[in-house]
Amino acid sequence: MALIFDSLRYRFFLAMSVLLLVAVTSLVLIAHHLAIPALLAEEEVYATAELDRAMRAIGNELGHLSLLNKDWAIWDDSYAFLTGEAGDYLESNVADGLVFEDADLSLLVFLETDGSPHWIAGIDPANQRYTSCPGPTEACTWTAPVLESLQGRIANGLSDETRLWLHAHPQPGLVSVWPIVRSNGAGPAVGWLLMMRPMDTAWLGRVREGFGLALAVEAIASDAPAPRQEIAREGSQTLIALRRVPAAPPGHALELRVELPRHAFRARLDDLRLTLYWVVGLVVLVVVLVLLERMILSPLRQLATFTQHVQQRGDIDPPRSLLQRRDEIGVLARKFQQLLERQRCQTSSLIELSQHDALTGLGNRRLFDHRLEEAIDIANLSGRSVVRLMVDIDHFKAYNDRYGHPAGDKCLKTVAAAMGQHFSLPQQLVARTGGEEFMIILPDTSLEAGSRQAETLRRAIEALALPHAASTASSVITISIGVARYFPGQARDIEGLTRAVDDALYAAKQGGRNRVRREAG
Ligand SMILES: Nc1nc2c(ncn2[C@@H]2O[C@H](COP(=O)(O)OP(=O)(O)OP(=O)(O)O)[C@@H](O)[C@H]2O)c(=O)[nH]1
Repeated sequence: MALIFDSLRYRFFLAMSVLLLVAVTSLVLIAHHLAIPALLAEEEVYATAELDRAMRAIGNELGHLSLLNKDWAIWDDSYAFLTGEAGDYLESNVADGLVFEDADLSLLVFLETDGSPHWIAGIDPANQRYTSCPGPTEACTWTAPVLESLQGRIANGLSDETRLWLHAHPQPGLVSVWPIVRSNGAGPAVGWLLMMRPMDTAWLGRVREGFGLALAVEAIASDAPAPRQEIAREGSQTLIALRRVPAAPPGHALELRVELPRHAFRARLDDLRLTLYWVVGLVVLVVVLVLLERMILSPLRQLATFTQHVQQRGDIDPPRSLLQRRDEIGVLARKFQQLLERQRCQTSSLIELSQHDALTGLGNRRLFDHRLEEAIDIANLSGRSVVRLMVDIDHFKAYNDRYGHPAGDKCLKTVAAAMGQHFSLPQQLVARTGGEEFMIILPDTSLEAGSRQAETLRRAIEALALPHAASTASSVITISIGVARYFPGQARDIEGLTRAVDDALYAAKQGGRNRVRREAG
């Protein structure tokens, strides 16, 4: 299980899944708790504004009715009808009922100044029949609620505010009252004229045409515990805005109902969705890029930088931060480090092999040449001399011939080991530069000191007492040593030093072997 979670692939997929889950959840939460409520609130403001417009339309209609009412009330014929001087007023103007159709009226009420009815005429909403009576009796009882309402207002004193109102019973309608006076304004009012215009289908049609409002009006009981205004939604297409407005008689009210299309809401919702998708999509993209950078690209760059540095300097390791990772990049870095270590090991083995003699383990000529150059450079800098010894085993061919080649090898190893022990300081070097020929570098050593050490070595080899019955120099293995030195300022190069030590060895051999000879002078 731990391995699965260490995997870069699974961690990346897990991070992506969590990210998508968070993105979708945020999208849903933002939409449902912020964006959509804001749009709904905006839609309610729109619905309220439309209801206000409906109220202004009703106010407008009341104004028109009031003008018509005023025309009739200050008409001398109406005045004469109230004073009893126009006997044919009803027959001429009202009795045929056409006035109700032409002026969209449902009721005309003529009152005396004290509020008692003079004449009532109208269209009964229950059966659409024309009725005309001297009071709210018989066929005109349906007018009683309007009459009572009017009489109550007259009793309380009619003003500009109270002479226009909405009526709910027996039918929803607009009501206007004017005092009946002479057209020239002379004399007091002789009564009141009420006009009622029904808020019926025809009237609602005119409102729809004039104001572009899909308005409906319904009479309701005003004591119902309903809010003054209510917004309801019918699916995604239609919004229903309801408003309760006061209307006479007491205990009644009118409910205005405006049907509104929701296309603005739907368009805003589409815009909002698109914006949210873009925002969330961009946020997801940015987070994915950051995750990619942190989880994959940045460590890969580190690894690439490391490999470039390895090309320049082979002795460095991958960054610790990469080695400690438990994912695929960590595995790659650790494998890389293992390969590097193996390569370094192989390289150092190759270097070791290329600079050492396989038989004796001493340095070979390549190492000797390199170390001699170094020693001479150091001597030139320090001003101290370097001594070079050339060692050759005496009569070694005869030894081989006598004891056999394997014994000769063994002898070479023994002599080499002894020389290695003898000159074991770090700056000193013993190298096998030929079959039975050895070179020794003794830095910071004078010719005398070098000669003494050579003599000590010679004795030490002799003291090994390796039998050599075929030697004419001794009964045991012996060596001859040539000694030469290099010192700064000396007009001698490496070749000159080589000649000098070679000559010294030659002199030792010529002198009878088993001896040390140093360069002349
Ligand atoms: N066993 C053995 N013999 C070797 C090896 N390398 C060289 N030799 C032998 O060393 C001998 C060197 O002989 P020479 O150069 O003639 O010299 P020498 O016999 O030592 O005589 P002087 O140097 O004059 O005392 C040769 O017989 C080589 O075959 C080796 O690795 N093993």
